[in-house]
Amino acid sequence: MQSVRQLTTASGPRSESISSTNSSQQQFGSTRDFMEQPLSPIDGGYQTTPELDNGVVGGYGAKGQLAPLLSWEKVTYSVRVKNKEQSSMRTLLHGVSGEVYPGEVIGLLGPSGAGKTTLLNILAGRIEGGVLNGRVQFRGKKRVPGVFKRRVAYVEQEDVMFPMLTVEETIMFAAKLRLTDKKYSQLQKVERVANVMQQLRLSHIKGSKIGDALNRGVSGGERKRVSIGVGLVTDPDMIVLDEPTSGLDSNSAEMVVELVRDITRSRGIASVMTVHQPNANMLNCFDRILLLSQGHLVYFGSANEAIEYFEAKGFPCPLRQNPADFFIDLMSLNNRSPHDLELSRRRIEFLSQSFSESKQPAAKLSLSYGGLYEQPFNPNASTVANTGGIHAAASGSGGWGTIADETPPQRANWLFEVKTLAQRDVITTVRHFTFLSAVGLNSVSVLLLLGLLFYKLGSEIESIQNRIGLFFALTLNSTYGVMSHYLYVYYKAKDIMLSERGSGSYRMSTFYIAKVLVYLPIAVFSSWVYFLGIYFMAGLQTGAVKVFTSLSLFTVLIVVTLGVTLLVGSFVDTYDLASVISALAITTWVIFGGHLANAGDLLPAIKWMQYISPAFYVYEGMVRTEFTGLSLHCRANNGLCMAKGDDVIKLYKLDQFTVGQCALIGIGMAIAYNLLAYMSLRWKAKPRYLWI
Ligand SMILES: Nc1ncnc2c1ncn2[C@@H]1O[C@H](COP(=O)(O)OP(=O)(O)OP(=O)(O)O)[C@@H](O)[C@H]1O
Repeated sequence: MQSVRQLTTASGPRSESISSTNSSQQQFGSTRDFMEQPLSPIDGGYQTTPELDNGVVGGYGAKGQLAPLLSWEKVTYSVRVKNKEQSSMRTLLHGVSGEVYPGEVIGLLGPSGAGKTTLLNILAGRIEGGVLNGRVQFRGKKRVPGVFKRRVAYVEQEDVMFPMLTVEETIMFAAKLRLTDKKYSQLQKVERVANVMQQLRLSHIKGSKIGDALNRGVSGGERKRVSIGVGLVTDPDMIVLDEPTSGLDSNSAEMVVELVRDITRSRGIASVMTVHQPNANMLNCFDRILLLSQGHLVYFGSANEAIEYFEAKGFPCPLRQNPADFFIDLMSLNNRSPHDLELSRRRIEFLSQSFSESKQPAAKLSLSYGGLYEQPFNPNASTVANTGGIHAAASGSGGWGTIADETPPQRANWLFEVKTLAQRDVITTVRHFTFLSAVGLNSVSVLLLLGLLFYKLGSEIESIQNRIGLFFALTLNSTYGVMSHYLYVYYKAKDIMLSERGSGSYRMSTFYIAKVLVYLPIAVFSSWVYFLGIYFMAGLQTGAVKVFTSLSLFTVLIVVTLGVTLLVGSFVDTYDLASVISALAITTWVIFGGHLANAGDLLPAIKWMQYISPAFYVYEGMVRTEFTGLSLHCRANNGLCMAKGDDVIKLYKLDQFTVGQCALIGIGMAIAYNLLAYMSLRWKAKPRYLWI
């Protein structure tokens, strides 16, 4: 039996055996000394405890016995790849096994393309497509997706957050959305957020905005810590991080890894992270490393043992080389020449073969975490127990392995979710200066442009053309305006929603309703500003009923357009494609809207297009409202004379539906498009993760 403590001690049986080996091992000894810094102030907690049985995976029997939080056995993952003519299956992971214990930090290391992210995603329950085989168990049982995804915090490589929210607001909204009101009072949530910020050393910048490329915000390292805070605030059992150090300078990168290690230990949770090229200090933060090469497991155990292990296989770590670089070099294919490539291929094959044949260090891990950690994070132990928290399980029975309640954690109340999401949308929208100024500028410029162009139309015969032109311009402008403004902000919000949905933060229905509740008033009020302004500047019929009817029809058009915008935004994956499709949709509406071609003269084969164009109904309704009862002055020598507005309606064949029918059909379309948008959002954004 060999304990970790013994391995990291300069003296003792292992050291003696090392000192008695050859000179290259002496060099290795120097490198090892470099790595033998204490793991943490609480490192002394490691004890030489009875070794767990090799068959420990999934074993929760004995009191006080350490059991893995998550274990994975013979995980194999393949995807279909298409070459020029044929498609074939490519195996990205070849029977990888391992486990992670509470309080443990595991680093997934390997060269680029080794399969680290693939394995991480499988462990986090975030892998889509392909064929997945093997077994993954959470606390000794098959994972229940609804439970598991809320017990695991996944920190993506890209930090997807609202740039306009502050650090505190970002973590607070995560707490509000993911901690139910039934179990956590507002005060508890506030305390929890403060606690997380303190642990992640964010308290001093809690009022700073997250920021993005255009708006200066917190630094890269701080942003990463906020992402971790968003995950931690729900008190997960495990935190999974994909390249948390990428793009950070070495100080910030070290700080992130060290904080994850400290939090992992102080909370007794488990952490698994991929790190591209950790330096020696970061390597020291990992209790164990899992080395992958070409999808094969090459090593899984402590970093110190890895150096000895590879040396025993004939690959000593050169003096003063960063061990992590050495491991990655060992596992990389060397493409310099066909000969080198073949050699490196054979080396990797040999290493993976020998590891699978050896008694894997992973299987003889013998850590005891009893009394190792500081107090559990949540002072309310029973609360944690209810959420399946491992802390309470530990404090309750004296053993980490107690299986907690596996019922899915309760969701927040539906209305509370809508309110919270709408609140967040209001804050982000109000602070989105570019968006608001674009909306405002559009209203003012359309008002001035159309108001002056169609100023005081009068009742001469020429005013017919001007009135028709005005309604056309209004329809065109409002639809383009709504589409262009809201499509972009919707995509930005959707990106964040997709990331938050992976951890089951909130319902899709509440996300959609909140969006409509915030976008619609802005779209409607900003359109009313120019519609009413132009209406009176142009001198259209001023009776209260006329104004109200026209305004209502125009509002219906805004609602339909927003519905179509959200439909395109929900259905189409990329913004670029969506903007092309939405422009096409508006062009089609306009062409068949009854302005350009006489509504009655269309070919029967394409006339149906008119009936699916919301612009047609709104336009017909507005024209009918304006021209009904309108008296026009005919000049003496004018050949064409229509003294009554009703004749104009007939001439343009805009008498197919009554105003009421136009309004009702428009409302029906608004409801239909919004329902379709919601349904396609559900369908497209539904996670299709593979579970084993
Ligand atoms: N869905 C997929 N279809 C085809 N190939 C894939 C797919 N996903 C991953 N791969 C390939 O599988 C290999 C492993 O990818 P993965 O992203 O897991 O590697 P990695 O070790 O995380 O690399 P890096 O450090 O560069 O991010 C790569 O060669 C990648 O191109």
